[in-house]
Amino acid sequence: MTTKTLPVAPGLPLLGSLIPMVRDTETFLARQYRRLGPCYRVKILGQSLIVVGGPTAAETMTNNTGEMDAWDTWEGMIREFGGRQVLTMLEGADHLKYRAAARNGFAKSRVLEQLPLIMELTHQALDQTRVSGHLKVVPFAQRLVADCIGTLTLGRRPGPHLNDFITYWHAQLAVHIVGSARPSSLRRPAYLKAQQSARAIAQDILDQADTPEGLPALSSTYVADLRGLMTERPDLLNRDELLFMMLIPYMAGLDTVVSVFSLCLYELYRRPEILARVQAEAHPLVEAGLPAARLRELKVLHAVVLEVMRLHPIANNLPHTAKQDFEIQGFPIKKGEKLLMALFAAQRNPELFAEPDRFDIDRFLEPRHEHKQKGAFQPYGAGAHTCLGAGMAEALLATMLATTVTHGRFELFPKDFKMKPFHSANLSPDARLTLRRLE
Ligand code: HEM
Repeated sequence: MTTKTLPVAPGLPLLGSLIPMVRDTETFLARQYRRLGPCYRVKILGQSLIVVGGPTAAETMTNNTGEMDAWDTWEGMIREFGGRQVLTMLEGADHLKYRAAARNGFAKSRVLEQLPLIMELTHQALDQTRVSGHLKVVPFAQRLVADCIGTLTLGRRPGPHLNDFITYWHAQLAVHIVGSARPSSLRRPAYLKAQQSARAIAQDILDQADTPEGLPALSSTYVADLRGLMTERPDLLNRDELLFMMLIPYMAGLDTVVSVFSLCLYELYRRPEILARVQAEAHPLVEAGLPAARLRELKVLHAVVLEVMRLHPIANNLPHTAKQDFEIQGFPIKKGEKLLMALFAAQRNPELFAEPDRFDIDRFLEPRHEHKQKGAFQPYGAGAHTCLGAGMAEALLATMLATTVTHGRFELFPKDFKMKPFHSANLSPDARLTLRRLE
């Protein structure tokens, strides 16, 4: 074992790096990545964390054969639900088996087969806003995305329980993932009511999964495949865990897609020249009914989505725990150490992305393709746990955004509105974001 010592990020006595981490985790960690290299230690209130950044994080996650896992991140959540384990906690053969059972439900093809339905859901949602009326983007996106994911993966929409589910999930995130709330907050009556509602959504999906209302073509392969896994491997998936898995599509897909969608609309409606490029590209395709085979022609729109994810990392700051002694780049990592895989850290590195603080969609287009440099851009994670819903997310975003920007005219309200900066620890983007419908 090497004796190389990890560099330590600057901080104050006792507090350590608490203040800059709370204020803006991504900017602080990206700065330390440039100063200290891809692997360094951060101290916070007497606790210590090893941050691994950029391509080194991607490589470590890709080569992980059980040296680290995310068991501790998820354990509290699944135990509270009455289960033992869930897909995201496992490694090795058990993880692959579980992942194979979940995969079909998240396939991109589920969106591609249902593009007219996604367009219709988007139209209906937009038409609830009259001319001169105001569209609150975040709640609009939450309902739309939940309806899409519910329909495509689970065969059911969340209906009136959606807000309770969001309360449940955000409380779980704040306690178990972000660490911004105390476990005692999970005993409050409002939380307990939301938790009951979340369970009710899950139970409802299981009870109704075989006969989804009016959607015979969309019976849930996800539910059927997981039921199959439960029968074959009860040691891997029991009844309570199956119930929890009914919430996973919303847990994994809702905030992520809602954040990217909302931030895309914000960036587009304050950049008329980019909006015009996106509309010119989208109009003929939307008029042709957005044929699935032509979705990939939305290249400018796709570049907007990628640039939003580069500048506003959503979920690629991933906590792990070392399960044994091992090394990263020659630095010794001890069993039990807390690790933060900061994949996003390369996304503002000027050696990889020219003028990294500038919103510049052309960096994702021919001939620049800056994101294709190894390990530079990993918005969907790396290694065995890479996002199962990436294809579904991108197809959904393309369809919902193309439909929105070609459906009537909107402007930011007020015109000079500035959104609060979005960090991965904010559980949602700025809820004040509003569009006004012009026609
Ligand atoms: C822009 C949208 C999205 C982003 C940025 C995103 C990002 C990520 C990331 C970074 C991971 C890796 C987590 C880790 O290594 O621990 C992940 C995992 C996952 N994502 Fe996504 N995701 C998005 C949308 C979705 C959607 C729409 C779904 C499904 C409806 C989904 C389902 C999953 C699942 C099931 C996993 C766990 C995979 C495993 O543990 O094997 N994601 N996602």
